[in-house]
Amino acid sequence: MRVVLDHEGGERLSQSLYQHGLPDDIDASGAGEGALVVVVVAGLASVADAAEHWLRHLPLPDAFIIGCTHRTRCNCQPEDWWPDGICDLVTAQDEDALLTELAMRLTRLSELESILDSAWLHERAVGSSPVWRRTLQSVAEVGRFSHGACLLLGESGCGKELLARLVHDLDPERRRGPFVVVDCTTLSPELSGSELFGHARGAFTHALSARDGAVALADGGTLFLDEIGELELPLQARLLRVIQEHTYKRVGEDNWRQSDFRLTCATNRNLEDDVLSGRFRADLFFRITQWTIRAPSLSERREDIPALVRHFLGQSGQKVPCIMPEVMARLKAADYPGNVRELRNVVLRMADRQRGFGVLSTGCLQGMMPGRPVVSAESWEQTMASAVEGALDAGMGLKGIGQLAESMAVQMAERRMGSTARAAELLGVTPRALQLRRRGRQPEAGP
Ligand SMILES: Nc1ncnc2c1ncn2[C@@H]1O[C@H](COP(=O)(O)OP(=O)(O)OP(=O)(O)O)[C@@H](O)[C@H]1O
Repeated sequence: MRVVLDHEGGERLSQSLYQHGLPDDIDASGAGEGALVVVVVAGLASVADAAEHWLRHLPLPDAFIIGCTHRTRCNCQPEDWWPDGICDLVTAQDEDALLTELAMRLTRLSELESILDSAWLHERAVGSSPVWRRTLQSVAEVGRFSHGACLLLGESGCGKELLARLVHDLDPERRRGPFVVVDCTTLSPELSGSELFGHARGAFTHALSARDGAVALADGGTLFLDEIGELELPLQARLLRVIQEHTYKRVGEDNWRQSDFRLTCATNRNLEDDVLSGRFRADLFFRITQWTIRAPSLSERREDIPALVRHFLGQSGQKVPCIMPEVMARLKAADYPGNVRELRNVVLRMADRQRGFGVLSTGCLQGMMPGRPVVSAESWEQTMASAVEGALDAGMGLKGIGQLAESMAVQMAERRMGSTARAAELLGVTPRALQLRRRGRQPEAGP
């Protein structure tokens, strides 16, 4: 990390930061490598000038911290032109408190950077595209520095469970504890209480002995509720208490038990919409979303495909073969509705087909490419033309055809992007317009 201290007495400031807790291995002389962190400490009105100097006229740093004491606070309000990246404003009553907090923030930034650059992380969560790096940064922040519940959003197969596991492994207090996965789609309405909370002996016909449920098993570790959006309403109500109080009762027992777990959930549904439609409890939604992280789909990070392909070839149990550029180009251009999981399956199938070969050649591609074919504008126009012909044959009018096409576009965009806001962006409308369309109403005319 390269730390630049913008202050009249830069040398003196760096000495003071070390005295206020900055670890010796963080170089505050401006000479380090990696992410650029600019710390501006200025007095009175010059804070705004110094910030403007850095943010308007020089390449944007990765992190920008403005430090000021009580006396200067009024001069450094964040303004519209501040960058979206990490941009901290540290205000303190006096010099001592200011230096302590600055040292703390720099320590945290340095810790985050070393997590993001670690081989440990890169071997598990392959990819270095900006969007994937931003996702990993959020995961590192949540895992290392927070204990709150985290909801992971994203399409199927894009790595939500992998990220949940990272949150667990990065948590210094939980990582040695269990990581208990509950797939909410498989919870049967009759047995789900027992699967989650356990049961007492004799609680029901086949309960020959007492048994712990997932909540008890996660004690000291993480409870990961996968596909939480599929949970039935009665079970959502039962989860509320255990999430809030960390107490629960086994089925067939009357005493309260305790379990100390970290909660992480995942879904590919749009839970905000489900709350609006009454399918998902609002109080549960707010309890599981202290943090929300969206895992990008593979189509948003195609530049990571070559590294993922090599990673999966490495998992195929053979020496990683050379890959013909044509093969890699086809893999990069293809569409993967099943995201990284689908890419993994394709690569492992191709590796099987040419097992033992030193080069993965185009011969391995036949019949292997996934999902929807990549179509040219001409051919999708033809496909649409024949669909419209069919609709006309079926007696549909212009309005019906338009509505059907629109609702299909909305559904597909939401499935692909994982949230209404991002789907709206893809379709070039506002999120509100999209919500109104989904409810079958036209958006009001606006400016
Ligand atoms: N960045 C990545 N690096 C290496 N492997 C990955 C990466 N992302 C996903 N995978 C692999 O892809 C597969 C699918 O990932 P995962 O199960 O985490 O997806 P998911 O979003 O939880 O899927 P679902 O919504 O269907 O539960 C797993 O085998 C996982 O290890």
